[in-house]
Amino acid sequence: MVQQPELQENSSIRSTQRVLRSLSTYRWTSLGALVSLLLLTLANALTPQLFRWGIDEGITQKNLQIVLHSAAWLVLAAIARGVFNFGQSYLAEAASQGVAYDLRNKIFSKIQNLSFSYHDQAQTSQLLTRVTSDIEQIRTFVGTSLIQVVGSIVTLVSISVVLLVMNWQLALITLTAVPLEGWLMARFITGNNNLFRQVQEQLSDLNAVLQENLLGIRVVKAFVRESTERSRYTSMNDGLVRANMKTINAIHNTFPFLFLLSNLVTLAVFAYGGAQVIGGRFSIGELVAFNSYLALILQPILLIGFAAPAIAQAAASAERVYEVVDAEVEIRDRPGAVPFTTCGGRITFENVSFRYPGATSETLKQVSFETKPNELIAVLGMTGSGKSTIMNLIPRFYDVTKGAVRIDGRDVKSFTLKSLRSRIGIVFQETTLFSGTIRENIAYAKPDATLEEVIEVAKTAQMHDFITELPDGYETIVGERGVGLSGGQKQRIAIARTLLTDYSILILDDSTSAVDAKTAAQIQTELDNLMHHKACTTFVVAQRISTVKNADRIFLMDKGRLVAQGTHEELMQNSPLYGVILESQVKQKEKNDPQLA
Ligand SMILES: Nc1ncnc2c1ncn2[C@@H]1O[C@H](COP(=O)(O)OP(=O)(O)OP(=O)(O)O)[C@@H](O)[C@H]1O
Repeated sequence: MVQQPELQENSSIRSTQRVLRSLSTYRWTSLGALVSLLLLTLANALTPQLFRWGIDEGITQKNLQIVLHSAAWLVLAAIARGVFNFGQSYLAEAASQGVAYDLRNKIFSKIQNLSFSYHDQAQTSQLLTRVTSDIEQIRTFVGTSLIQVVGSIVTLVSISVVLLVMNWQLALITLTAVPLEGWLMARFITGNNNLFRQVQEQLSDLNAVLQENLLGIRVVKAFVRESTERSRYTSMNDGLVRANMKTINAIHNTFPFLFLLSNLVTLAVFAYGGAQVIGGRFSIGELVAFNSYLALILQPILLIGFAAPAIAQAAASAERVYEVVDAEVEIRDRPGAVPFTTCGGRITFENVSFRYPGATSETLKQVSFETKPNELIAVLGMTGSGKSTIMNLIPRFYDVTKGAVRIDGRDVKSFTLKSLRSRIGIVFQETTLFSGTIRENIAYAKPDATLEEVIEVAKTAQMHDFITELPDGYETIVGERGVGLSGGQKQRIAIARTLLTDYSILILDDSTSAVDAKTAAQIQTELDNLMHHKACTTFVVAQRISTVKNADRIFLMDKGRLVAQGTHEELMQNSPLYGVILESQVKQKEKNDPQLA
């Protein structure tokens, strides 16, 4: 949704204020940076006065002792400036690192808590940019730009006072440049605010293309789309360069005027001040000191100018980061939620209808059923008929739109999410493994599992023999997303991983689709034994009728409705749709293996 510019600006300001408030966690470090900054300004302000003293009382009066004294004090002032400068930047950096660290942890833990529906709609690359480059922008703002702006304001005020005390006429000449410079800078900032936001968005879009490409690189190669992908990336890259060039142009349209103004002021001070020195109303030492102050007083406006784009970018970044931090977690514990401890095996769907967030039609329509203890339920149906969606509602990956899902009579919404999900073992349709060893992947949900426990579940998943034949056995490293393993091997590791959990309800969502029929049948036999003494209810979503024949009951789904249920034999007699599916699968089998016919 596109925000109104004023609303966007307000929200950027509010987000920046939140960043500033988050500094309170590092109040002592921030205070240390501020004190160092004030001491640095003081040392800066004293230095020209030491020059004045050395010139007027030393050089002009030919007093070597004062020259040497002033030189010694100048050395001390230089050391002090070095120390306070270091202190100020070190402490500001430390505070900024702290703020970035907290934000990174906050956004990461929020991403862990956000519901499936959020992740369905959010682009992974957008989230990645927020965690990396947006937080880095905020860190630069806190560590550099903020201290630059505060330092500039302190310097501007204190040096103005010193100049007015030294020579009010020259001071007025100098200070007329300050509002002019301020106006130029303000025009620059307000005129280019959107531009800085654009740069950040372009970078995000570029990352999105890169991320998508990395995930789908095999498909790109298989379809020989490298050059199309290259042009897509190049055109986004061009967009980023164009946006960046626009900011550089904006800088070049403003900054030469600022430098010209500074030079004009220096010339005016030289001319008018020189005349005053000749007239005996101003000493040479004072003119030199005044000239040194000019650099100090004109610099802050430039520094604010340089900090401004970074501040505008950081404001846009802060807004984007807080957007995720504040995102609503749709599925969470209800007040008074109780832990899910024992399972009697009665899972009830009561007139359940479900529509995916943002979808126009219902995926499930009035689905009702109840399981009995220790039942093995197979869910069958055409692709897209809503089988996985039914499974997603039991662990509350999504909440029903209408009706209720109950376990032993209690609405699943009345259980704490953590307890509910940790007692439901689920093997997803799509297998995701993590980079690490096979053992670590199997023990993902139970890292302290013994090797014997890992071997036991690997045997059930018909994976043990394969693993032991690998040179490193269970310690074999699998790449990102399980690279190095076949689809069926990955699925079997995923089954083993789930079997190691403390499940009461087991859901296998088409989890043997990539495994050959013989091995799938072996897994099924092993699971049948296991299910009856560990799981209170088991759901097996499957495409092949051969895998579901032994189920206690088969649920047949069609276009979001539960159209029939019963045993294999019952469905063969009563359900025309079941007959059609069975017939098509038998025909397929005969085609593939004519000898079986
Ligand atoms: N996250 C989602 N957001 C929006 N719509 C979705 C989402 N997931 C699934 N759908 C839609 O819901 C319908 C049912 O999907 P579901 O995955 O439950 O079907 P399925 O029976 O398990 O299919 P398959 O056998 O192909 O896995 C489909 O039309 C699908 O497009």
